[in-house]
Amino acid sequence: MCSSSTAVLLETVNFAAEKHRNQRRKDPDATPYINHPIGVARILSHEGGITDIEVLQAALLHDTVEDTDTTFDELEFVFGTTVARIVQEVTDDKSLPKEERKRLQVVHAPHRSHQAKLVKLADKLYNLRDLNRCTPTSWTAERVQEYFVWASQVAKGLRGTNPALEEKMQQLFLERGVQF
Ligand SMILES: Nc1nc2c(ncn2[C@@H]2O[C@H](COP(=O)(O)OP(=O)(O)O)[C@@H](OP(=O)(O)OP(=O)(O)O)[C@H]2O)c(=O)[nH]1
Repeated sequence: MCSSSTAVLLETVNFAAEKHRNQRRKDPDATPYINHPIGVARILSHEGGITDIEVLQAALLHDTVEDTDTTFDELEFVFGTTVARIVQEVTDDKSLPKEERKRLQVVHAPHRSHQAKLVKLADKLYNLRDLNRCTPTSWTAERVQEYFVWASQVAKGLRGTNPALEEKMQQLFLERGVQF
């Protein structure tokens, strides 16, 4: 990696950290939320072999619009059209009811760009591993299992995106007895 891409990634992770600064994950330790986008970007780089810097930036920023006051215009202004477009592709419309948002993820997954599919795949892999690590506060075992089943439906639409990540995901579904 040349020094300019290092600087770009630091700028991006700093932007995401500032935006998520007051958010915590739902686990009993209330882990800082930024651990999640950093972990998603790391899965892509470290396990998926992804070097496309715009994909790694989009991974770092993927929850900023959905979960903070960030706008797509702001992302486009600071990070450019491609990064903003990838984030937009993986962002749920929070004005919709939860069940509809979940349904649309399944429907839209196969039609997303390759770059957006990579971010979605790593996002799901991170969340499934996190559920194996510990159960979010107030989640029942049934809800955890339902998340696995729903995630498998989304992941089916992401097939052919990255064999290494898909293999790891398949193993998680196998361990849960969920079809993939
Ligand atoms: N496994 C896990 N997930 C946590 C934790 N803290 C926050 N989350 C987030 O919770 C979401 C999944 O919870 P749900 O109840 O299904 O969805 P909701 O937050 O949108 O209502 C995921 O976000 P999302 O962007 O909505 O992802 P996705 O549901 O689109 O996959 C995930 O990133 C945690 O400690 N463990």
